[in-house]
Amino acid sequence: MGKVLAGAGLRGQVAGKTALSTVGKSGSGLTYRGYDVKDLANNCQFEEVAHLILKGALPTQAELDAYKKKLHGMRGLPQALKDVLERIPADAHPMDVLRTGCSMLGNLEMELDFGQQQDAADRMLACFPSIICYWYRFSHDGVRIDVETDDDSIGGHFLHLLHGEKPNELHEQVMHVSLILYAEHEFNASTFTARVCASTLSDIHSCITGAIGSLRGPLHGGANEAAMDMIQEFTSADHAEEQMMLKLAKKEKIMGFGHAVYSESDPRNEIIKGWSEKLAKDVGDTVLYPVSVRCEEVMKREKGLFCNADFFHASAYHFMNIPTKLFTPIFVMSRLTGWAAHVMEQRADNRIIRPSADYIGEELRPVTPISER
Ligand SMILES: CC(=O)SCCNC(=O)CCNC(=O)[C@H](O)C(C)(C)COP(=O)(O)OP(=O)(O)OC[C@H]1O[C@@H](n2cnc3c(N)ncnc32)[C@H](O)[C@@H]1OP(=O)(O)O
Ligand SMILES: O=C([O-])CC(=O)C(=O)O
Repeated sequence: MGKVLAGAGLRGQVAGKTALSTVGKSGSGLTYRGYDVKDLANNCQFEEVAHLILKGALPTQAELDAYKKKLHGMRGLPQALKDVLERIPADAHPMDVLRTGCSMLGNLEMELDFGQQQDAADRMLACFPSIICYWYRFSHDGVRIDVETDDDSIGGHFLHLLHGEKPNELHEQVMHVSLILYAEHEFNASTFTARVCASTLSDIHSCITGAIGSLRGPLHGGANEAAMDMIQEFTSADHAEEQMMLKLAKKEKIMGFGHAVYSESDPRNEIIKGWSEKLAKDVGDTVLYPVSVRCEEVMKREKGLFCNADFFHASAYHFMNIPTKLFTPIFVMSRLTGWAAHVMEQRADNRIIRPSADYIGEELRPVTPISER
């Protein structure tokens, strides 16, 4: 399944070791600590997978109950953080809000030594949905929400805060699957950012803040929002085909397709596509899902390119009434587990990451006095 990896962008170069995941190697193509992502998505709740990634093993029922209880108790936000969130305008990008929220949390609840890393990671896992929804509801609806819900899951907590009511079972289930699919992916750009930062022995909030910035771009996590913006313009499957052909003729990059490592398919796509179809039936959609399927067919036929994890996430989130600009922040709520585990792994066997560059600039030359330039 692996493709020939070479060229710019450090493609194919081994930049370190990890015991956290394999991409394009075994199972369906993606494994977390030896478990196939399909197996995890079919059989686990997200909190079980977070426990696997952060603590090293799938939890027993008692461990899961205790872990959830711990996370429930960490959902609240300090007043100073709420004050900062209230000052961020409604037209800010939610990824910037999360980046600022994470950074502010690091000021208020500093990681003073690496012995606090597990608690710091759990704290972020528990309160990132609170941060994004507190800002969103305050800036868009003018309400100061109570972020300490009794929802069982992180995904349920997020949907509850966003919509002001508990989600139905189907939506909570889709959130579990989505958060599992996005949780970890080896040395992708945002994770590598976190590891580079960790390699300087920086604090965990700095590592995660940097990673959020890297995930934001449309070539990485931002692709789910860009995909939604595109499919929303198409009024039918035929219209989608016509427009896609025009985009391809103009050599436009189509967000939500292709991958830096996978060559034939992204194993996460089949899973989220199935849930998107289920949600489409649930809401009676006759446009967005068929449009998405046609885009997939056209890209395969014309370019041999396949949907990555982001493409069908767009329609799935949309069917759950999640605003497009909150799509990538959901990715953060999940990938935080992978990032934090990579920070811990880097710290456990560290050497500062400092590659070299081929110099392509001027030859050595003297400084001309300023009066003669
Ligand atoms: C969760 C995630 O982060 S998954 C990735 C999300 N990102 C996207 O969906 C953005 C769209 N996709 C892309 O830009 C790319 O496929 C990336 C960034 C994911 C991978 O980049 P690369 O490893 O450089 O891609 P790859 O080497 O396979 O590209 C081969 C060719 O296919 C083209 N190609 C790749 N993806 C696309 C696309 N989505 N649309 C159109 N053409 C594409 C490239 O331009 C390249 O053509 P070229 O040789 O003429 O320049
Ligand atoms: O691995 C990558 O390059 C991007 C990706 O799919 C992810 O981070 O989930």
